[in-house]
Amino acid sequence: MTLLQLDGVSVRFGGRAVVDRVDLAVAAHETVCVLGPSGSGKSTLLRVVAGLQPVSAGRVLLDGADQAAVPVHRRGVGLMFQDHQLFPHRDVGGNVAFGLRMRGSARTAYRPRVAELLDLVGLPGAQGRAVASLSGGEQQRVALARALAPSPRLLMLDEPLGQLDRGLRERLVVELRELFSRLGTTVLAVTHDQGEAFALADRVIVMRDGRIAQAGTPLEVWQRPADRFVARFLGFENVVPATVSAGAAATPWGTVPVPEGSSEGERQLLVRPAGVHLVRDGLAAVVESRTFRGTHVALRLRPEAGPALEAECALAAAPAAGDRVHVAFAPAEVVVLAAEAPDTP
Ligand SMILES: Nc1ncnc2c1ncn2[C@@H]1O[C@H](COP(=O)(O)OP(=O)(O)OP(=O)(O)O)[C@@H](O)[C@H]1O
Repeated sequence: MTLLQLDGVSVRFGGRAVVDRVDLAVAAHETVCVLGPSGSGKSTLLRVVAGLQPVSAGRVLLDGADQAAVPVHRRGVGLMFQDHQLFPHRDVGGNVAFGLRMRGSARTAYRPRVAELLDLVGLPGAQGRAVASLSGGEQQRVALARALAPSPRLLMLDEPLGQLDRGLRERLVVELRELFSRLGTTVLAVTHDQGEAFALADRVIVMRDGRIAQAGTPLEVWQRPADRFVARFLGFENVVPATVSAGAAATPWGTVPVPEGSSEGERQLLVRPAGVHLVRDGLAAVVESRTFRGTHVALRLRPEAGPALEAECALAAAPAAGDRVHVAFAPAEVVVLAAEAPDTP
């Protein structure tokens, strides 16, 4: 069942479409992450759904009902932003209870609910603690408990873990995913961090200049980026123009084998770093740099033809910076992308 539906939603500021004819459906119990570079319109999209930003065109429906005339506090959506979210003069319990008080619950009724929410986010018994005494991660949990307190039908998160260090973010994202699936919460989150989006989401929406560049499961988007923009945004560097025919692509690096059934013609080609193999005989290259990545070594190679190449190799087999190597391409790690759009940078 569709909980949230956007039909042709546009937001214009001074004639510029910051959100441009976006269609999106979020099913009940689904977690959707909107991903995109700074300025692509992610936060504006959330504000539209919350009712904080009027649309220039299009409709927002929740449970099938048009929200045009529904004010923010009647939409039944919870919002959690990355900063300035807790009231410093209230204790933890007071912060969590805020959402319930706003809904008009009686004081006696919300005490057990606050305790339950703090248990849920892993801070049992923290009601009386001062906000200032909490670590960044604990504050984030309290903010989450507060957003969940009124049992919103849709929970919206804007860069929920943006301020936290990487290790903590990685742990919290796993906890959030477990929590949302346990509670059956429907979530619309925005982030510019693909790792976070991929770890959290059932479905990822990649935005570019106010439009949806690609929508799909994390695996689909990762395995088959729609175009050069999405591939580059996901951090893939090895993308070149190519002419594809008969199972191979003519590229600036020479001939690259492509997977069976790939579309033919003028295309863009992505070679994942794992598909650049060091071999005895092949395209000659010099190792510009090597970076230890824990499970493997990432190499940056300067080939004798074509742009720089990123490669991955096992620790034991890794060449040193300055070494001369030869590479070949593995078709399983090659993706034929759509042709370049005329306005692609
Ligand atoms: N009230 C406003 N008036 C004019 N321009 C605005 C307004 N709000 C947002 N914008 C512009 O709209 C564009 C999209 O902003 P938005 O905050 O939605 O992007 P974002 O993808 O969330 O970016 P970030 O990741 O940096 O938060 C930006 O260029 C921003 O400057």
